[in-house]
Amino acid sequence: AQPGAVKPVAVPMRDLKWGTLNFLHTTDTHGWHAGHLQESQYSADWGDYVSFAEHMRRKADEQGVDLLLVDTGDRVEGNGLYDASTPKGKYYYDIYRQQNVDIICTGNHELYQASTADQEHLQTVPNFRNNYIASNLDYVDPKTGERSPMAQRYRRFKTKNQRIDIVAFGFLFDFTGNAKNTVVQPVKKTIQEDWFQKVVRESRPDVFVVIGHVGVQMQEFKDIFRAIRLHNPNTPIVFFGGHVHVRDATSYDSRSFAIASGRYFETIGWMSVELGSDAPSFHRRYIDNNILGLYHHTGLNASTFPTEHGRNVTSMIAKARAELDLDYIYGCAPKDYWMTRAPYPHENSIYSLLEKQILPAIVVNPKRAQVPRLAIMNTGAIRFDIFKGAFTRDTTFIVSPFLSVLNYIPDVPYRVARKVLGLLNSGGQIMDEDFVPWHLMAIPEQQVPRKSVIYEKKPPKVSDSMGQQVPLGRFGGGDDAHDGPVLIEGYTTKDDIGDDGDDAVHANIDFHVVPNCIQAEIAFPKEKEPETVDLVFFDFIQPWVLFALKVSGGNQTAADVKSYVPDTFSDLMSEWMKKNWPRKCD
Ligand SMILES: O=c1ccn([C@@H]2O[C@H](COP(=O)(O)O)[C@@H](O)[C@H]2O)c(=O)[nH]1
Repeated sequence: AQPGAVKPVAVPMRDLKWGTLNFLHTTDTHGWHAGHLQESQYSADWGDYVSFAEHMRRKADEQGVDLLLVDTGDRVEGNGLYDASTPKGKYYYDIYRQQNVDIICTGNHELYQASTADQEHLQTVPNFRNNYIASNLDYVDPKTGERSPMAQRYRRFKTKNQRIDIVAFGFLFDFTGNAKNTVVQPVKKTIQEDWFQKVVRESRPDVFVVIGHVGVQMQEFKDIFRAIRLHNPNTPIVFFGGHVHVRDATSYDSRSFAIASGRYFETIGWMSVELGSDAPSFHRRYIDNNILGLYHHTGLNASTFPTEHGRNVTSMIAKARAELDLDYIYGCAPKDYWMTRAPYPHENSIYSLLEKQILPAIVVNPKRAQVPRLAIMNTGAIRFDIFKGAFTRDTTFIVSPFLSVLNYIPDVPYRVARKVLGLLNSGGQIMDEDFVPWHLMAIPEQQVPRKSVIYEKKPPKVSDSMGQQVPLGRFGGGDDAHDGPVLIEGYTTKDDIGDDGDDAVHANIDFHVVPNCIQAEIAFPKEKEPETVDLVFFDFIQPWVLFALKVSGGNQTAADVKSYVPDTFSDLMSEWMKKNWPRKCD
């Protein structure tokens, strides 16, 4: 763990079950390779994961079984360690490559900005030359304009100890928001291509491994499964997914299994497959990225766990964090503000903080300061909670990593503009089928349909006694199924396999569904409704806003859109924290 990270807390554990073929899986790490410095149960860092993997590979060798490491993309954007440097990722690429990842693919975040896709092509692909797979992704050379596969389309190899013959694919969901230097081919089209058909018809491996930046409940994985199964009725097929930022597992039939391993390096996924008998059996665990859990699963302790390589990686991260000055404090948050742990609107909701305080203060164009305006932001623009205490340079990127700017359309009739928010939040009833789905404006956790889950509240058994800030690691009120030790709030995953997937037994956390967008009314006259307003919105949601205006009876087009203020939302937000929150934390 990093210097300054909160101390880990031991919790009741469920063990890992080893099989003949075993996997460790990371996804959607979004630059959190320093771990969660403020959260006790996720505070291990990439160096600890390097040590963990070394020990687990040794255990596999001792048992004569095999272990493979998988990463399914979105490694960048979302944490100061990646975002705070110029250029972005100055330290990240060298830190990430220290892990020996056997099968790796691309996420959508590697592709939003052309410069990020260039770096993926120039650094991560060569760093993992034999292991990187791009089944449906091409790169366009900026000099020649030539289009070629980002990496090999599939990988065939034999495992180290048992020589298990594996064919692996690496997919990205049907993403359309990529920069112009990449081409994402829809999965349905890719699986019709000759190369894919030849592999699934002729290769006859022992196991197919499909990794993808794709939610395990998404259609893309189901289509790939069907295409492979059609020609391989008995071959085990395992899937490693991501993108939706949730812990999830399912099986598409009795010889297949799929796992998604959460987000932000909170989770290290574990899947084991027992191949020996007629029908394969599968097991999954969601390992909290808690150093005490990593000790538990390896049977080691603080002095025997860190390997030399792991220690060096931890030092590399600490040096990078110091050089980037990530602990620089902008202000001190007076309390926790939650994305989904509080309802919206609510005094503890980060979206209410934005609507009531931050947006009215930052959505100001000096030349139009007197003009009433509606400011609309998509909830997906916010990526993480704000915890009581220090709001740092790092926190800025954690909460808002995007380069989003505010655009506007001047003087929109209020009778038209007032309808826009309702339409953006309407769940898509009025959309035509070809339009980019509405839910893409919301947080990734809601990108497959999700309901609020609110647990019965019980008084906590003990208060936080650790004497330091431990936002997610505080003690919870306990869990119905568990009368043993006091539990700490954290993941209590229910997936298609059951409710025993988490390696750590936790107290529940509420999940409140949030709308696609929120809106602040700014500088409205007190006496009566305005005739016209400036309609201000995040540039990311422009296509939806224009569509909603059209449906509302407006005639505005992209030609009417102008820049409202030059700064990014992230800069405006951290300036607000500087001005409005005390510099010193108690
Ligand atoms: O500029 C941007 C880019 C993305 N978003 C939001 O993020 C999700 C995608 O997040 P993943 O981590 O890839 O799942 C997207 O749907 C938007 O909600 C944004 O707001 N601005």
